[in-house]
Amino acid sequence: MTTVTVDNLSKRYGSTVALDAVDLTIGVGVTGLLGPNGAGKSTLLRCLATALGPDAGSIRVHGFDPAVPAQRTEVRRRIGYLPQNPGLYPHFTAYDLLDYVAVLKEMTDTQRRRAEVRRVLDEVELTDRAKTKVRKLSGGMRQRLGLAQALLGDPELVILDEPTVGLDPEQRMSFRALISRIGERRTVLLSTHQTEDVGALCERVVVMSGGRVVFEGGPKELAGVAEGQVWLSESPPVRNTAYWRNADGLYRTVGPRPDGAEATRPSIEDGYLLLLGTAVATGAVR
Ligand SMILES: Nc1ncnc2c1ncn2[C@@H]1O[C@H](COP(=O)(O)OP(=O)(O)OP(=O)(O)O)[C@@H](O)[C@H]1O
Repeated sequence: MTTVTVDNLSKRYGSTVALDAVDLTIGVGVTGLLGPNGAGKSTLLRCLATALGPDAGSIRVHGFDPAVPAQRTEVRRRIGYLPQNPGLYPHFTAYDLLDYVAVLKEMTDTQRRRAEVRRVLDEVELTDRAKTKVRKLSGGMRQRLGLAQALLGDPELVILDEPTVGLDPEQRMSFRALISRIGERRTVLLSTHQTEDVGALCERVVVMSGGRVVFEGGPKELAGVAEGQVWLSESPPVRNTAYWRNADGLYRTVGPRPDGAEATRPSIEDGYLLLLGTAVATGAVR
């Protein structure tokens, strides 16, 4: 089922084109948004979260149009948003912070609000930290608290801007498990620089570059972009400029076949890097 439809969306900051006629449809499950710095990911997520108005084009969330003031509230009720730097108040306890956000989200019935705060604390496994001040939480716990505030009100669309940044491998794994659970019945749109996150979590992936969508498909399809272009050889390739020695002592390279090299299975990262290189080389994006 389609949850979000983006049509011809454009946004400039002065002379910088951040979004250049973006078309996109997103449905239930976890969709990863990949792209280099400045690709326009955060701008797209901010527009979807109704925190920023586009210059042109349209957005529909469950059929509601955020450009229409009366429908914007309907959109906001259906959205949970974790921005890149959520700025959680350091002197609040985890519980008080969530209670405060719940008030901002118009949960006026005290009993129901308290129950909802307890529910999201439980969902992100922070119940035992309810009375801990934000400044005393670890980075991973803070990210989970950020996620908890996005889940208040059980939104159908959850927008997460680089949620795994700064997490150690263990924290990242537990965060992934959490996001995967959340995506079982909701639409989750997650921007990331980590191709591993996409491989581990996402049913669909969207790649942006220079304000445009340059790929939409499954993670396997993204890896497939590099099919027949990833090689292993026993000696350093002569023609290929970028290569590295892997754990087996073989030289891995992407691009033309080095002499004597054997083809190997491409990763999502190979596909992603080749796609970006091709998009820039062919002038499809800036
Ligand atoms: N408030 C702003 N004022 C001016 N320019 C901005 C503003 N926000 C973003 N930009 C510019 O718009 C372009 C897209 O930025 P955006 O933050 O959306 O990209 P991104 O893909 O999220 O990058 P990153 O991965 O670094 O967060 C960049 O060139 C950026 O410098």
